[in-house]
Amino acid sequence: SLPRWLRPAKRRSAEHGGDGRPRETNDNGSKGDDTAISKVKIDVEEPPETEKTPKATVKEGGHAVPTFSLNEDGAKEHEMMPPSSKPVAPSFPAANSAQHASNMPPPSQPASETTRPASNGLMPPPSKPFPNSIKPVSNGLMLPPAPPRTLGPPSSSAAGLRVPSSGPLPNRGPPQNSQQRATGGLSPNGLVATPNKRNKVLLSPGHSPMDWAALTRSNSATLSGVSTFQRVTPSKLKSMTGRKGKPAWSSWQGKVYNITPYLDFHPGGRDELMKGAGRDGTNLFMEAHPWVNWENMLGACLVGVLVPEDYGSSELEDMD
Ligand code: HEM
Repeated sequence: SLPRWLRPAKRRSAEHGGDGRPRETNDNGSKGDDTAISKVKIDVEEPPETEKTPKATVKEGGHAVPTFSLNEDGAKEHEMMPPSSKPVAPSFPAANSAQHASNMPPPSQPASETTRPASNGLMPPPSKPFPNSIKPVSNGLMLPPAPPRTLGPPSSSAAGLRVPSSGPLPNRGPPQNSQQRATGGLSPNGLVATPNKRNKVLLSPGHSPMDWAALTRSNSATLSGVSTFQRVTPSKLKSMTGRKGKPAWSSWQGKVYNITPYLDFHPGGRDELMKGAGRDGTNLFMEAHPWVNWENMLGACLVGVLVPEDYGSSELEDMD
Protein backbone atom coordinates (compact mmCIF):
# COMPACT_ATOMS: atom_id res chain seq x y z
CA SER A 1 0.00 0.00 0.00
CA LEU A 2 2.70 2.46 0.89
CA PRO A 3 4.35 2.26 -2.43
CA ARG A 4 1.05 3.11 -3.96
CA TRP A 5 1.01 6.27 -2.06
CA LEU A 6 4.30 7.23 -3.35
CA ARG A 7 3.33 6.33 -6.83
CA PRO A 8 0.26 8.44 -6.91
CA ALA A 9 2.15 11.46 -5.81
CA LYS A 10 4.53 11.19 -8.66
CA ARG A 11 1.79 10.53 -11.07
CA ARG A 12 -0.01 13.48 -9.78
CA SER A 13 2.74 15.81 -10.59
CA ALA A 14 2.94 14.45 -14.05
CA GLU A 15 -0.74 14.31 -14.48
CA HIS A 16 -1.39 17.70 -13.24
CA GLY A 17 0.14 18.75 -16.41
CA GLY A 18 -3.19 17.80 -17.84
CA ASP A 19 -3.02 14.26 -19.08
CA GLY A 20 -5.74 11.67 -18.83
CA ARG A 21 -3.95 8.54 -17.72
CA PRO A 22 -6.22 8.00 -14.81
CA ARG A 23 -7.55 4.74 -16.08
CA GLU A 24 -4.32 2.91 -15.63
CA THR A 25 -3.84 4.04 -12.13
CA ASN A 26 -7.43 3.39 -11.38
CA ASP A 27 -6.85 -0.25 -11.87
CA ASN A 28 -5.74 -0.42 -8.33
CA GLY A 29 -8.35 -2.94 -7.51
CA SER A 30 -11.53 -2.05 -5.81
CA LYS A 31 -13.80 -1.32 -8.64
CA GLY A 32 -16.98 -0.67 -6.80
CA ASP A 33 -15.28 1.67 -4.46
CA ASP A 34 -13.45 3.32 -7.21
CA THR A 35 -16.61 4.28 -8.88
CA ALA A 36 -17.90 6.00 -5.87
CA ILE A 37 -14.71 7.78 -5.25
CA SER A 38 -14.21 8.67 -8.79
CA LYS A 39 -17.53 10.33 -8.86
CA VAL A 40 -16.60 12.57 -6.11
CA LYS A 41 -13.32 13.56 -7.51
CA ILE A 42 -14.74 14.11 -10.85
CA ASP A 43 -17.05 16.62 -9.56
CA VAL A 44 -14.26 18.38 -7.94
CA GLU A 45 -11.50 18.46 -10.41
CA GLU A 46 -12.77 17.99 -13.84
CA PRO A 47 -16.34 17.91 -14.84
CA PRO A 48 -15.43 16.15 -18.01
CA GLU A 49 -15.75 12.56 -18.64
CA THR A 50 -18.15 11.26 -16.20
CA GLU A 51 -18.08 7.84 -14.76
CA LYS A 52 -15.62 5.88 -16.76
CA THR A 53 -13.14 8.62 -17.05
CA PRO A 54 -13.28 9.41 -13.40
CA LYS A 55 -11.07 6.58 -12.46
CA ALA A 56 -8.35 7.83 -14.66
CA THR A 57 -8.83 11.34 -13.57
CA VAL A 58 -8.60 10.39 -10.04
CA LYS A 59 -5.24 8.84 -10.21
CA GLU A 60 -3.90 11.46 -12.44
CA GLY A 61 -5.35 13.94 -10.18
CA GLY A 62 -2.67 12.53 -8.08
CA HIS A 63 -4.06 13.67 -4.85
CA ALA A 64 -7.25 11.92 -5.18
CA VAL A 65 -5.71 8.80 -6.48
CA PRO A 66 -3.42 8.04 -3.67
CA THR A 67 -5.98 8.64 -1.12
CA PHE A 68 -8.49 6.62 -2.93
CA SER A 69 -6.36 3.66 -3.51
CA LEU A 70 -5.38 3.70 0.08
CA ASN A 71 -8.87 3.90 1.21
CA GLU A 72 -10.06 1.10 -0.81
CA ASP A 73 -7.25 -1.29 -0.61
CA GLY A 74 -5.45 -0.25 2.46
CA ALA A 75 -8.29 1.33 4.25
CA LYS A 76 -7.92 -1.01 7.12
CA GLU A 77 -4.27 -0.37 7.46
CA HIS A 78 -4.79 3.30 7.34
CA GLU A 79 -7.48 3.13 9.85
CA MET A 80 -4.95 1.96 12.28
CA MET A 81 -2.66 4.76 11.41
CA PRO A 82 -2.38 7.59 13.83
CA PRO A 83 -4.05 10.84 13.02
CA SER A 84 -0.93 12.53 12.04
CA SER A 85 -1.89 14.88 9.89
CA LYS A 86 -1.59 16.66 6.91
CA PRO A 87 -4.15 17.87 4.76
CA VAL A 88 -4.04 16.34 1.52
CA ALA A 89 -6.91 14.42 2.65
CA PRO A 90 -9.19 17.29 3.31
CA SER A 91 -10.38 17.33 -0.15
CA PHE A 92 -10.87 13.73 0.19
CA PRO A 93 -12.78 13.42 3.28
CA ALA A 94 -14.90 16.14 2.10
CA ALA A 95 -15.68 14.15 -0.93
CA ASN A 96 -16.38 11.18 1.15
CA SER A 97 -19.58 12.46 1.83
CA ALA A 98 -20.15 12.39 5.37
CA GLN A 99 -18.94 15.81 5.76
CA HIS A 100 -19.74 17.06 2.35
CA ALA A 101 -23.12 15.63 2.13
CA SER A 102 -24.11 17.09 5.38
CA ASN A 103 -22.52 20.44 5.07
CA MET A 104 -21.33 21.92 1.93
CA PRO A 105 -22.22 21.81 -1.65
CA PRO A 106 -19.37 19.86 -3.00
CA PRO A 107 -18.70 21.33 -6.37
CA SER A 108 -16.85 24.54 -5.94
CA GLN A 109 -15.06 23.81 -2.76
CA PRO A 110 -13.90 20.37 -3.61
CA ALA A 111 -12.26 21.69 -6.68
CA SER A 112 -10.27 24.13 -4.67
CA GLU A 113 -9.36 21.44 -2.25
CA THR A 114 -8.22 19.11 -4.91
CA THR A 115 -5.97 21.72 -6.30
CA ARG A 116 -4.46 22.31 -2.95
CA PRO A 117 -3.67 18.74 -2.29
CA ALA A 118 -2.06 18.62 -5.64
CA SER A 119 0.30 21.35 -4.73
CA ASN A 120 1.00 19.69 -1.48
CA GLY A 121 0.86 16.31 -3.07
CA LEU A 122 3.88 16.84 -5.20
CA MET A 123 6.42 16.69 -2.52
CA PRO A 124 4.49 15.94 0.54
CA PRO A 125 5.55 12.99 2.51
CA PRO A 126 3.55 9.88 3.04
CA SER A 127 1.82 11.45 5.93
CA LYS A 128 -0.58 13.28 3.71
CA PRO A 129 -2.01 10.28 2.04
CA PHE A 130 -2.65 8.68 5.34
CA PRO A 131 -4.74 11.40 6.66
CA ASN A 132 -6.81 11.26 3.60
CA SER A 133 -7.45 7.64 3.82
CA ILE A 134 -8.07 7.98 7.46
CA LYS A 135 -10.56 10.65 7.01
CA PRO A 136 -12.89 8.78 4.82
CA VAL A 137 -12.74 5.88 7.08
CA SER A 138 -12.77 8.12 10.02
CA ASN A 139 -15.99 9.57 8.97
CA GLY A 140 -17.50 6.35 9.97
CA LEU A 141 -15.03 5.34 12.59
CA MET A 142 -12.84 8.03 13.86
CA LEU A 143 -13.13 11.63 14.63
CA PRO A 144 -12.42 13.99 11.79
CA PRO A 145 -10.88 16.85 13.68
CA ALA A 146 -7.22 16.44 12.97
CA PRO A 147 -7.17 16.48 9.21
CA PRO A 148 -8.98 19.70 8.62
CA ARG A 149 -6.70 21.54 10.94
CA THR A 150 -3.56 20.58 9.23
CA LEU A 151 -4.85 21.46 5.87
CA GLY A 152 -6.29 24.62 6.98
CA PRO A 153 -8.42 24.03 4.05
CA PRO A 154 -11.42 25.87 3.00
CA SER A 155 -14.45 26.45 5.00
CA SER A 156 -15.86 23.21 3.79
CA SER A 157 -13.38 21.14 5.67
CA ALA A 158 -13.93 23.15 8.76
CA ALA A 159 -17.59 22.75 8.35
CA GLY A 160 -17.18 19.07 8.03
CA LEU A 161 -15.40 18.94 11.30
CA ARG A 162 -17.90 21.03 13.02
CA VAL A 163 -20.73 18.95 11.87
CA PRO A 164 -19.45 15.66 13.10
CA SER A 165 -18.60 17.15 16.41
CA SER A 166 -22.04 18.45 16.78
CA GLY A 167 -23.44 15.20 15.54
CA PRO A 168 -22.22 13.08 18.39
CA LEU A 169 -24.05 15.23 20.78
CA PRO A 170 -23.16 14.49 24.29
CA ASN A 171 -24.88 11.61 25.75
CA ARG A 172 -26.53 13.07 28.64
CA GLY A 173 -26.61 11.11 31.71
CA PRO A 174 -29.55 10.69 33.92
CA PRO A 175 -31.60 13.76 34.47
CA GLN A 176 -30.81 15.92 37.37
CA ASN A 177 -31.78 14.55 40.65
CA SER A 178 -34.82 16.02 42.07
CA GLN A 179 -36.55 14.77 45.08
CA GLN A 180 -39.15 13.07 43.02
CA ARG A 181 -36.67 11.47 40.75
CA ALA A 182 -34.67 10.32 43.66
CA THR A 183 -37.71 8.65 45.00
CA GLY A 184 -38.40 6.99 41.73
CA GLY A 185 -34.87 5.70 41.62
CA LEU A 186 -35.11 4.41 45.10
CA SER A 187 -38.29 2.55 44.56
CA PRO A 188 -36.93 0.44 41.78
CA ASN A 189 -34.00 -0.47 43.91
CA GLY A 190 -36.38 -2.05 46.28
CA LEU A 191 -34.40 -0.95 49.26
CA VAL A 192 -37.05 1.46 50.26
CA ALA A 193 -40.01 -0.46 49.06
CA THR A 194 -42.65 1.20 51.13
CA PRO A 195 -41.76 4.75 50.41
CA ASN A 196 -41.48 3.93 46.81
CA LYS A 197 -45.06 3.00 46.73
CA ARG A 198 -45.63 6.56 47.69
CA ASN A 199 -48.02 6.06 50.50
CA LYS A 200 -49.07 9.59 50.37
CA VAL A 201 -52.29 10.67 51.86
CA LEU A 202 -54.80 13.12 50.63
CA LEU A 203 -54.06 16.27 52.45
CA SER A 204 -57.04 18.30 53.52
CA PRO A 205 -57.57 21.62 51.81
CA GLY A 206 -55.18 24.26 52.98
CA HIS A 207 -52.57 21.68 53.99
CA SER A 208 -50.48 21.37 50.88
CA PRO A 209 -46.72 21.72 51.00
CA MET A 210 -47.17 25.23 49.73
CA ASP A 211 -49.54 26.00 52.53
CA TRP A 212 -47.04 24.65 55.01
CA ALA A 213 -44.32 26.78 53.55
CA ALA A 214 -46.52 29.84 53.83
CA LEU A 215 -47.43 28.98 57.38
CA THR A 216 -43.85 28.57 58.49
CA ARG A 217 -43.00 31.92 57.08
CA SER A 218 -45.83 33.70 58.74
CA ASN A 219 -46.14 31.98 62.10
CA SER A 220 -42.70 30.71 62.75
CA ALA A 221 -42.73 32.12 66.23
CA THR A 222 -45.62 30.01 67.35
CA LEU A 223 -44.99 26.68 65.67
CA SER A 224 -42.47 25.39 68.13
CA GLY A 225 -44.94 25.65 70.99
CA VAL A 226 -42.27 26.94 73.32
CA SER A 227 -41.30 30.44 74.19
CA THR A 228 -37.65 29.74 74.74
CA PHE A 229 -35.05 27.45 73.35
CA GLN A 230 -35.19 24.17 75.27
CA ARG A 231 -32.63 21.72 76.57
CA VAL A 232 -34.44 18.46 76.15
CA THR A 233 -33.47 15.31 77.96
CA PRO A 234 -34.29 11.90 76.55
CA SER A 235 -36.96 11.39 79.17
CA LYS A 236 -38.52 14.69 78.33
CA LEU A 237 -38.55 13.83 74.67
CA LYS A 238 -40.12 10.50 75.43
CA SER A 239 -42.94 12.20 77.27
CA MET A 240 -43.85 14.38 74.30
CA THR A 241 -45.88 11.84 72.43
CA GLY A 242 -48.63 14.03 71.11
CA ARG A 243 -51.10 12.33 73.38
CA LYS A 244 -52.89 13.42 76.47
CA GLY A 245 -52.82 16.99 75.40
CA LYS A 246 -49.11 17.03 74.95
CA PRO A 247 -47.44 18.11 71.77
CA ALA A 248 -45.51 15.64 69.68
CA TRP A 249 -41.83 16.15 69.66
CA SER A 250 -39.28 14.33 67.63
CA SER A 251 -35.55 14.68 67.41
CA TRP A 252 -33.35 14.88 64.38
CA GLN A 253 -29.61 14.93 64.62
CA GLY A 254 -29.63 16.22 68.17
CA LYS A 255 -32.31 18.81 67.57
CA VAL A 256 -35.82 18.55 68.89
CA TYR A 257 -38.79 19.63 66.83
CA ASN A 258 -42.43 20.03 67.57
CA ILE A 259 -44.02 18.00 64.82
CA THR A 260 -47.59 18.60 65.93
CA PRO A 261 -48.22 21.57 63.64
CA TYR A 262 -46.96 19.54 60.72
CA LEU A 263 -49.13 16.47 61.25
CA ASP A 264 -51.88 17.56 58.93
CA PHE A 265 -49.38 18.75 56.37
CA HIS A 266 -47.33 15.60 56.24
CA PRO A 267 -47.72 14.03 52.80
CA GLY A 268 -47.22 10.62 54.34
CA GLY A 269 -50.05 11.18 56.78
CA ARG A 270 -50.38 11.81 60.48
CA ASP A 271 -49.87 8.22 61.47
CA GLU A 272 -46.57 7.92 59.71
CA LEU A 273 -45.27 11.09 61.19
CA MET A 274 -46.49 10.11 64.62
CA LYS A 275 -44.23 7.08 64.54
CA GLY A 276 -41.44 9.47 65.35
CA ALA A 277 -43.24 11.16 68.21
CA GLY A 278 -41.49 11.10 71.58
CA ARG A 279 -38.32 9.67 70.11
CA ASP A 280 -35.51 10.19 67.70
CA GLY A 281 -37.07 10.10 64.25
CA THR A 282 -33.89 9.96 62.28
CA ASN A 283 -34.09 6.33 61.29
CA LEU A 284 -37.76 6.42 60.43
CA PHE A 285 -37.28 9.57 58.49
CA MET A 286 -34.34 8.26 56.56
CA GLU A 287 -36.10 5.05 55.73
CA ALA A 288 -39.06 6.93 54.33
CA HIS A 289 -37.49 9.80 52.44
CA PRO A 290 -33.86 10.67 52.98
CA TRP A 291 -34.16 13.31 50.28
CA VAL A 292 -36.50 15.44 52.32
CA ASN A 293 -34.92 18.34 54.10
CA TRP A 294 -36.17 18.06 57.62
CA GLU A 295 -34.35 21.05 58.95
CA ASN A 296 -35.63 23.40 56.33
CA MET A 297 -39.18 22.23 56.53
CA LEU A 298 -39.45 22.16 60.28
CA GLY A 299 -37.11 24.96 61.09
CA ALA A 300 -39.99 26.96 62.49
CA CYS A 301 -40.85 24.04 64.79
CA LEU A 302 -37.48 23.84 66.48
CA VAL A 303 -37.88 23.35 70.20
CA GLY A 304 -34.30 22.94 71.30
CA VAL A 305 -31.51 20.43 71.57
CA LEU A 306 -31.13 17.09 73.19
CA VAL A 307 -29.01 16.96 76.32
CA PRO A 308 -27.91 14.14 78.56
CA GLU A 309 -30.47 12.88 80.98
CA ASP A 310 -28.66 14.30 83.98
CA TYR A 311 -28.00 17.58 82.31
CA GLY A 312 -31.13 19.40 83.40
CA SER A 313 -32.92 19.94 86.64
CA SER A 314 -35.07 17.36 88.26
CA GLU A 315 -38.02 19.30 87.00
CA LEU A 316 -37.73 17.71 83.60
CA GLU A 317 -37.98 14.26 85.06
CA ASP A 318 -40.97 15.30 87.04
CA MET A 319 -42.62 16.20 83.79
CA ASP A 320 -43.08 12.54 83.03
C1 HEM B 1 -40.44 10.71 61.46
C2 HEM B 1 -41.08 9.75 60.81
C3 HEM B 1 -41.63 9.90 59.43
C4 HEM B 1 -42.15 8.91 58.71
C5 HEM B 1 -42.27 7.46 59.13
C6 HEM B 1 -42.57 9.46 57.45
C7 HEM B 1 -43.15 8.73 56.45
C8 HEM B 1 -43.54 9.23 55.26
C9 HEM B 1 -44.19 8.49 54.23
C10 HEM B 1 -44.55 7.01 54.35
C11 HEM B 1 -44.40 9.29 53.21
C12 HEM B 1 -45.12 8.95 51.90
C13 HEM B 1 -44.25 8.21 50.97
C14 HEM B 1 -43.33 9.12 50.23
O1 HEM B 1 -43.66 10.28 49.98
O2 HEM B 1 -42.24 8.68 49.83
C15 HEM B 1 -43.85 10.57 53.55
C16 HEM B 1 -43.81 11.63 52.69
C17 HEM B 1 -43.25 12.81 53.06
N1 HEM B 1 -42.78 13.16 54.27
FE1 HEM B 1 -42.57 11.99 55.84
N2 HEM B 1 -42.29 10.77 57.41
C18 HEM B 1 -41.71 11.10 58.61
C19 HEM B 1 -41.27 12.33 58.97
C20 HEM B 1 -41.30 13.42 58.19
C21 HEM B 1 -40.84 14.71 58.58
C22 HEM B 1 -40.27 15.06 59.96
C23 HEM B 1 -40.98 15.51 57.51
C24 HEM B 1 -40.66 16.96 57.36
C25 HEM B 1 -39.54 17.47 57.85
C26 HEM B 1 -41.54 14.73 56.45
C27 HEM B 1 -41.81 15.19 55.19
C28 HEM B 1 -42.33 14.44 54.19
C29 HEM B 1 -42.49 14.93 52.86
C30 HEM B 1 -42.08 16.29 52.33
C31 HEM B 1 -43.04 13.90 52.14
C32 HEM B 1 -43.36 13.89 50.67
C33 HEM B 1 -42.13 13.32 50.01
C34 HEM B 1 -42.18 13.42 48.53
O3 HEM B 1 -43.18 13.86 47.96
O4 HEM B 1 -41.16 13.06 47.92
N3 HEM B 1 -41.74 13.46 56.88
N4 HEM B 1 -43.34 10.50 54.82
